[in-house]
Order: sequence, then structure tokens, then C-alpha cells
Amino acid sequence: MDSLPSVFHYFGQKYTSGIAVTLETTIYATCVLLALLSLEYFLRSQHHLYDIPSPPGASWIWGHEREVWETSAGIAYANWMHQLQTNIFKIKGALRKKDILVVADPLAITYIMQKRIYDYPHSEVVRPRIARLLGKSLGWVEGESEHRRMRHLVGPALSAEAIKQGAYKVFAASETLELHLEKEIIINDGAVIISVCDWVNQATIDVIGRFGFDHNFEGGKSEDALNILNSWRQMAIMGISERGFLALMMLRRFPLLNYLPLKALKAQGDVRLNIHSGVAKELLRRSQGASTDGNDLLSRLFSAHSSDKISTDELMDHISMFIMAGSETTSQTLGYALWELAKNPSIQENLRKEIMSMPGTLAYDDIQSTSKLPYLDAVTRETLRFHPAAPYMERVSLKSDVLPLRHPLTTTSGRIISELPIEKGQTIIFPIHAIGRQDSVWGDGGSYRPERWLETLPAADALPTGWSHLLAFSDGPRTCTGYRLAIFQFKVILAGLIRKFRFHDTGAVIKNKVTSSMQPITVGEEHISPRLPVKVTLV
Ligand code: HEM
Repeated sequence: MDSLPSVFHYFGQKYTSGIAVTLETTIYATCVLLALLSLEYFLRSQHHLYDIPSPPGASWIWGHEREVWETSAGIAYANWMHQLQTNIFKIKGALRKKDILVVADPLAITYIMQKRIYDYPHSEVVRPRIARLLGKSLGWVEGESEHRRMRHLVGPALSAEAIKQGAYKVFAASETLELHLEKEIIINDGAVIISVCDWVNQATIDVIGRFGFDHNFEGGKSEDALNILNSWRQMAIMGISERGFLALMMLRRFPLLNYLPLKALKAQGDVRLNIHSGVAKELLRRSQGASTDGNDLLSRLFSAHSSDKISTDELMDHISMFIMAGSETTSQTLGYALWELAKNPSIQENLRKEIMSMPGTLAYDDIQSTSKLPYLDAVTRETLRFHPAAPYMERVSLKSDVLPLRHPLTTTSGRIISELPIEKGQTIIFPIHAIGRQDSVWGDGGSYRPERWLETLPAADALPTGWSHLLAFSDGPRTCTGYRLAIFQFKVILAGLIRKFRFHDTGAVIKNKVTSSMQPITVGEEHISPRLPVKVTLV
């Protein structure tokens, strides 16, 4: 029994001194934290953005980023632009990250995209993701000279002339899709509900295989095509999950985490690795001793590789970049077009009527002619306005700058400014989706209405300066290098499908999430991977 009090005594003493240390530490820590927060507050209030409008309701931990994440893609930005009546505002970053500037002013965007793009590289969260997912190729490279070198390497393979030469490969991929879909409908007694993005993705991967690399993905049904598409799907499922959101916020706040073996990051790397170990390896093997004097993507890459202008790693990364950048975005755009046409039968009928009025099978010139197929062209533009595959772009300033504004901004302290100073390290988001849907510009920006492209457009100075006054393909020196192929294959595949099949609404309600591109989630079926369910019958 003697030992008991001493034991208590022992623990008591320890415990007491433990409290003393903990209290002391807590008081010090609280003082330091308060000092840091005061300093942060002071620095923030000195910040160049101190009186730039900001929406209310930011969470202390997640800033405004949770709202962007939880609402359907682009909607939070559209609501804030409407609520604050401004094209420029700031939002609070998650985990006390510095405020993020949201820029929707057309002149400021043109200035950055066309004149200063090399001073605004992809942000510290975007660039490592591109490297993991697609490879260190054209979409990843920074710095004017390196970027121009890569662009020069691949550009001619995607020129207007190259599209004309390779058009038959696009038609062939489209016909293969039509055959597969027809079979599926017949097997299912004349009607089938398909996940339309997945189906068209098989055609778009087939297009880039044939067009870029003379590779046969067997209509998107070969083993390597299915591996690639499946790893992309897994990446998307992980990306839109709660864990994906947390990983994204942590990476934005602590970019060093990019170099840790996190599960969410590994899923991104799997897409690239699947391409490297399958099709890219096969192409490399085929390249030994093959002719490299063509102007297509494969010949240009092999030629640069055999003359030691690019390493094997760079060659492999170009292949993975073009396979994914070339197929995923186009299939999303096509999928949303068919989704809209299913929901708007009169638009679908108008399009079918126009396509059916063309005698025989469609040829390259028919597709390219806006006077022969004006409604097909209008549907293309409207889909890219309404459903841009990349709903936001995120960049960071390398140096201080001053953005010119088309629309003067009234700050919260009552200043009216037509130039906005930017500090080095400022993260900027371009809300492409919200910009394309502005009612203040389009009148009825929130409606899918292809006819608008056959009417007088809004004044040019209210619009951005990218392709067709949209930002779907970005703008300036870093505009999408594959946009001609994208538009051509979009039109070929859409025309082919509309001629043969009728698309019907299933009543499913969709919410759009974003990983590296738009991911449609069916409300009530969030646990199922991204998909756009549409019913299809034969015409
Ligand atoms: C409808 C389909 C497509 C859309 C909406 C689209 C959109 C975009 C956008 C917005 C960018 C700029 C990204 C950024 O700077 O963060 C981009 C870049 C790029 N796209 Fe596309 N794209 C499409 C199809 C294609 C196709 C078919 C290819 C290739 C065959 C392609 C290859 C690329 C490449 C290589 C870049 C990087 C360009 C550079 O940084 O110089 N894209 N695309």
C-alpha cells in the first residue's frame, strides 16, 4: 500500500508539471498564432487586391473553394459575377491560401493570353498534374523558347492542310462508331440507353490513333484503348471524390505534396503509364528503321527522335499528351452536344434535316463549308460556348503587371479603376464556362440555342478574342494546337450519328464536376462513374 501514494504522487507531479508545460506552450502558441494572423491580416489589407470585390460567405477553412467544388461546374462563378455585378473579383483560397483573382474581363483576358502568356504559366497545382496525367509535352512546357520549339515540332501535323490530307481517317473512325452503335441497337431490340461520352470516346481515341499515329485502336475497342479509357475513368472517379477535393486543396496550399506517393496522384499517373507501356512502346518499336519523311505527327516525332532533337522520354510524353488531349476533350464536347440534342428534339430535327438534304455521303469540303452546313456549324459553336470541356483555366503571375480592363471596376472603397495592378505570384482563374454564358453579353446566355450563331452576334468588344469569340480553345500563342482537328472530327462524327440515329432524353438530371475536364454526374447516381445517359434508336 505504501507504494500507491508515491505512485499517485509520481503521476500527480508529472501530471501537474505536464499541465504547466501544456498551458505555457498553449499560451505561447496562441500568441504566435494571433501575431501571425494579425500580420497576415495586415499584409492582406495592404495587398493590392484589398478593395477588390469578393462574394460573402467564405468558410474559414475552405474559403470559397468548397462552393466552387460543390456546385455544378462554372455555376458558382456565374452566380458571383451576377451577384457582385462585376467581371473581376477575388475569392478566398482554401486553407488560408492567398486570395485568388477571378478575371472575366475580355480585354484583361486578351492581354494575358495574347501578349503576356509566358509571364502567366500554369499554376503550381495545374502543371504537376499535367505532367503526371499527360506528360511533359506541349501542354506542360513553360518558357517562350521551349514552348515555341515544341509547338513548331508538332504544329504542321495539325495544320489545315494536314486535316485535309488525313480527313479520310476521321470519316473511317466515325463509320466504325456508327456500325458499333447500330449493332448495339439491333441486339437490344431497337432502342438502347448508352453513356454517350463513353461511346464517342471510343471514336475520338480511334481518330487520334489513326490520324496522329497510324495506330489501330479498333474503333476504341482494342485492349490498349480500353486500358487507356479505363484508367482515365478511374482517375476521373478519384478526382471528383471528396478525397480528390481534399488532395486538390492540400496540393494548392502545399505544392511540395506533389512529390509524395498519394493515391489520388497515382491514379493520374496511371493514364500516362498505360499509354507509355502500350501504344507508345509499340510505336517506338515500329519506328526502328521506318521512314520519317512524312509530315504527320508520328513521322515528325520520329524524325526529331532519330536526329536526337528529342529524347525517348519526350517522344513517349508527346504520344501520351496527344492521345489524351486529342480524344478526351473532343468526346466530352460531342457527348454534351448529343445530350443537348436529346433534350431539344426540334434542334435535333433541324440538324438532321440539314444533313439529310446533302446528296450522297458527306465529303471533306461539305463539312468545312459553313454555307453548305450552316446549322451544323452553329450547333458546333453553341456546344463549345455552352459546354467548354475546360470550364476554367488557372494561371499564376511570374512578375508584377498591370491588367487593362474593358469594363471599369468599382472597388469596395469606391474607386473606379480601368487598370488592375497584379503582384508576382498571384493566382488567376479564368471562368470560361461562366464567361460564355453571361446574360449581360448574350441576352439568353443560359439557354442552348444554336440559332444565335446565325443571327447578329453581340458587339465584338463584349466578347473574348479566342476562336469564334469563345475561350473553349483558349487564345493566343497557347491556344489549343488541335482545334482544327477537334472541330473537324466533331462535325464528322456528329453528322454521321444524326443521320443514322435518333437521340432521346432519359430524364436524367446532370451535375457537372471538374477533374482536368468536365465530368457529368447523374443526380441520384453519384456513386456511378461520370456518364451522360441518352436513349438511342435508329432513324
Ligand atoms: C473540343 C475539343 C478540344 C477542346 C475544347 C480543347 C481545349 C483546349 C484548351 C482550353 C487548351 C488550353 C489549356 C491551357 O492552356 O490550360 C488546349 C490546349 C491544348 N490542346 Fe486542346 N482541346 C480540344 C481538342 C484537342 C485536340 C483534338 C488536340 C490534339 C490532337 C488537342 C491538343 C492540345 C494541346 C497539345 C494543347 C496544349 C497547347 C499549348 O500549350 O501550346 N486538343 N486545348
